Amino acid sequence: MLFGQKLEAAKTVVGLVEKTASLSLLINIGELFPLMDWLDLHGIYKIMKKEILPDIKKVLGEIIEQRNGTRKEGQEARDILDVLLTLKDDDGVSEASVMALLMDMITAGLESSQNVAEFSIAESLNHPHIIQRAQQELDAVVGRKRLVREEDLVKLPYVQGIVKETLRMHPPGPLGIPHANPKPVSIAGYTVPANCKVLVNMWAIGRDPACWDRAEEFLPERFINSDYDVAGNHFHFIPFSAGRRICVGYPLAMRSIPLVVATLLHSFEWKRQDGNSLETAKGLLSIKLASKINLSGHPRLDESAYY
Ligand code: HEM
Repeated sequence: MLFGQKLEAAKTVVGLVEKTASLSLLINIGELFPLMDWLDLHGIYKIMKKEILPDIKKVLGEIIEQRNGTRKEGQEARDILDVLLTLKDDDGVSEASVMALLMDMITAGLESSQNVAEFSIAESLNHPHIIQRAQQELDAVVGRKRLVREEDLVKLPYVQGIVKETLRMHPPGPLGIPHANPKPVSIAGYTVPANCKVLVNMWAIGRDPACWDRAEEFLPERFINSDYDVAGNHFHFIPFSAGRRICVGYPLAMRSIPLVVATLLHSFEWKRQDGNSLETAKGLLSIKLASKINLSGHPRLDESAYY
């Protein structure tokens, strides 16, 4: 479900996001030689403007229209789309701004969060003792008579550790977003001239043995009682970047992803249906599992908990 839409609309949006992401992977001569940018030699801007943007506007327009049809005056907001539409009605926020915000959330937040949840489950399946420890924690805190709730998350440090360890080893945006330095800077004896395009390799920092003990091992417990947060205060651990351009969605991601992972580990006993290695990753600008995971889930809670 995406903003209450059925699978088809969600699939269309995801397809458009994937198309946009694949365009951003193309080598663009205009980025290397800005004087030639306007020539759009690879036709990237043309595809964005003529093909992708109109489709995105159409799908988001339909989503907004459909929601407008079901919203009742004075009704409490059910999700962020309701909140945005209320701002549009009451505070004069334009429809273009609502669309832009939805688009930001979808392009920046959907695939990244999905990839981290998938890697968290894959790493847990590769290490059965991790599943066992997570389920012990979940049974102690939540029990087997109900599903996990958002307010349980503060009492689930080990599950939170699984997600943070995933972000350390598999940051979904391994190189972040390019930044530019307006002035020359000197870092570790190297001079970076003004106006360079600077990329921070978060993936390499996350696996650097100078920063982490047993850097190549997946150890969720390293984050229990540790000072490491994801707010950009520790430069060894910056999956959401740091400083004034830090990911605006990180508070949402750090609630939604642990909730998904906790729910999956708590609700089902998982069995792998194929021999695929679950650790391999592919991608450059965004990292994802190299192949889909084929699993079967067997309920482990009281039957009433699922309804
Ligand atoms: C695991 C999930 C996520 C990760 C690892 C992640 C990571 C990042 C990173 C590394 C940046 C670049 C920051 C920079 O320029 O230095 C970024 C930017 C951004 N993210 Fe996220 N993100 C995630 C989820 C989300 C979600 C759920 C949303 C929205 C609901 C979101 C919205 C944004 C936006 C709008 C920006 C651009 C911010 C700006 O340029 O000021 N992200 N994210």
